[in-house]
Amino acid sequence: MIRFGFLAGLHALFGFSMSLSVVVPLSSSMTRQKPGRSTRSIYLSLACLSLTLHLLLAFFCLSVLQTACVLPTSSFSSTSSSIPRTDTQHHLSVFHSSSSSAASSSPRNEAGPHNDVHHKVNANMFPHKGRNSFNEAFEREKKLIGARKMPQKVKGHSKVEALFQHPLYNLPRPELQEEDWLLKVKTNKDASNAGSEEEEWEDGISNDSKWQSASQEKGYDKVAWTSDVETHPPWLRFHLGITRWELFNRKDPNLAQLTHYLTTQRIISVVQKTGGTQLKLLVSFPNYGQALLKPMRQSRDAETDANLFYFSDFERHNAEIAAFHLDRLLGFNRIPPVVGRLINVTSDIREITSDQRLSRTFFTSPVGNTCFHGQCEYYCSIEKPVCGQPHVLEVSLAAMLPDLSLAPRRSWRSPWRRSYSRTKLAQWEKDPAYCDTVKQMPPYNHGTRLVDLIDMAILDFLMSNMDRHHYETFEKFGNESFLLHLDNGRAFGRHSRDEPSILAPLQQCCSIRRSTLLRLHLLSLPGYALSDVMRESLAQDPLAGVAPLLSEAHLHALDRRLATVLRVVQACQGRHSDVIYNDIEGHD
Ligand SMILES: Nc1ncnc2c1ncn2[C@@H]1O[C@H](COP(=O)(O)OP(=O)(O)OP(=O)(O)O)[C@@H](O)[C@H]1O
Ligand SMILES: [Mn+2]
Repeated sequence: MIRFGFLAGLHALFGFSMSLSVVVPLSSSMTRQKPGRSTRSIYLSLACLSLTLHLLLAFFCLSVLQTACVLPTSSFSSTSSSIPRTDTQHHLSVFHSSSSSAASSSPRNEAGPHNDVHHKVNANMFPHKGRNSFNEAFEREKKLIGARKMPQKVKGHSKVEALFQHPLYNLPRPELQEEDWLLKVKTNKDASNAGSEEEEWEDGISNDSKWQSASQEKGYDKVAWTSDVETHPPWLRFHLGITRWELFNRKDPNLAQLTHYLTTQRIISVVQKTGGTQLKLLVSFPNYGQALLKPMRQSRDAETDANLFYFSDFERHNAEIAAFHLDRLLGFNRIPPVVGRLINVTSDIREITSDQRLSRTFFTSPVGNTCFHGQCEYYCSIEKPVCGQPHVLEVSLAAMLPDLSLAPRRSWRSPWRRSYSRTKLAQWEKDPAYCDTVKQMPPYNHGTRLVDLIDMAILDFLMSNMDRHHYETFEKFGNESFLLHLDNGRAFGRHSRDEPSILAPLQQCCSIRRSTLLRLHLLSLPGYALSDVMRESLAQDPLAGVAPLLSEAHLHALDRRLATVLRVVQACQGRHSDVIYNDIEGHD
């Protein structure tokens, strides 16, 4: 009996249905063996047996059910690293509310409210772990946003993608003629001529060891480029893609390669860049690419001191980065690509620079950080050092434009240039009819130059850049070309204040490109909100993993300023009939 019950109990352990199938044949065979008087006692024992079995079954079921409840919890707590991860997903679904539907399809998000309580509690217990894994997940999310092959749902919710798919960002351009490209790749014939000249030149000098190139010793790659674009490094493809109308084609896959290149290439040489007033460095990469480096000099969120004049404010590395993104989102493509990067001031600058003016200024600060200040007009002194932590420094790297010897540029003084004096006012500040004078002057009396300047003023107003004293154009294209929006380091200094005087060209001339106005209208709609597309676009920068490139206050200021621009245009339209410069005639 005990043995039977024990066996049945064992069977019960293997499952309810199995135990039943065993019990039934056993009980029937017993009935056949002991008929007559003993039947009652057999029935009684069978009833006891059945009761025991049911008790065993009930015990088993209870233990199974309890295990089912306990197991997930125990596995949850045994892998504590998974706790903050769930928290991360929670953060992400808030941050990227648009991607929540995609995220919820992942099994991790299927943990119900019970787990929700768990991860909230545990996230507070592991704040650092949670933050790290938030960054990891944020990185993953960034890749999703940046990658071409995005899951359909995420793709569908990307406001930047939606913006760039809009017809206003895909307007047909006049077909490019040969003279509309800034640079020309030599034809095979040119190349072979030049090649034989080079060979002769090299033959002539190869016997003299003093003429050996030093560049390879310094880490430059041996050049093996041909006229085939495939062999060109990203910086060269960028140069070869510059046209009369824009610095780059937004859809060119080389853009992503160029930013990756700027972020990852080894720095093999650094010198101080001359020109301008503040410290900036010219860095070189192994395959002859170069970038303009601006270091982080103050915390990203530090607002410009209200007592500083626009011309004595620090330059900001994040302003250079954000300006590139803003210009691209406005559909201009007039700023060379800029990326953020973390460098090592010791190994990437101090140990490799051959520039004495720079290397002489290195020192170790009292707290052990490696610092330098370089030599320039503003903020190049020991009182205002650039410091690593202890070696790591955030910088912006702008792709360099083609060398001036290949593509000379013309610098134009802005008619709305500020006086750069503490006491004097500029002419445009005193004369309300100033634009009438400008409109008479070449090159503003012809073509698109005036509306191009107004585009630039709108960009500057949005990012509060008061430092646009000059602008440049490529000499090759004469007056029919876009304006380069270089030097944006003094933008994004203040979010709490707008500077209406930056809009003076628009306010005084009451003229605007139709394509620009329509894009501004688009960016004022919730589905494409300027702050949202900027936030999303800036999240693709490598430094976004350290901290957002622009604070929410700056992003909010963009929307506020955009509304101001639209109000100014509206006011103009109330007074004038010729406000819109229709540059998209025939594309309606
Ligand atoms: N990406 C670039 N490629 C090539 N040249 C550049 C690039 N960016 C800027 N420059 C050149 O370097 C010069 C100095 O750069 P920038 O204007 O940024 O310096 P700055 O110190 O801020 O100048 P400023 O004090 O006049 O405002 C510019 O006038 C421009 O001609
Ligand atoms: Mn500047």
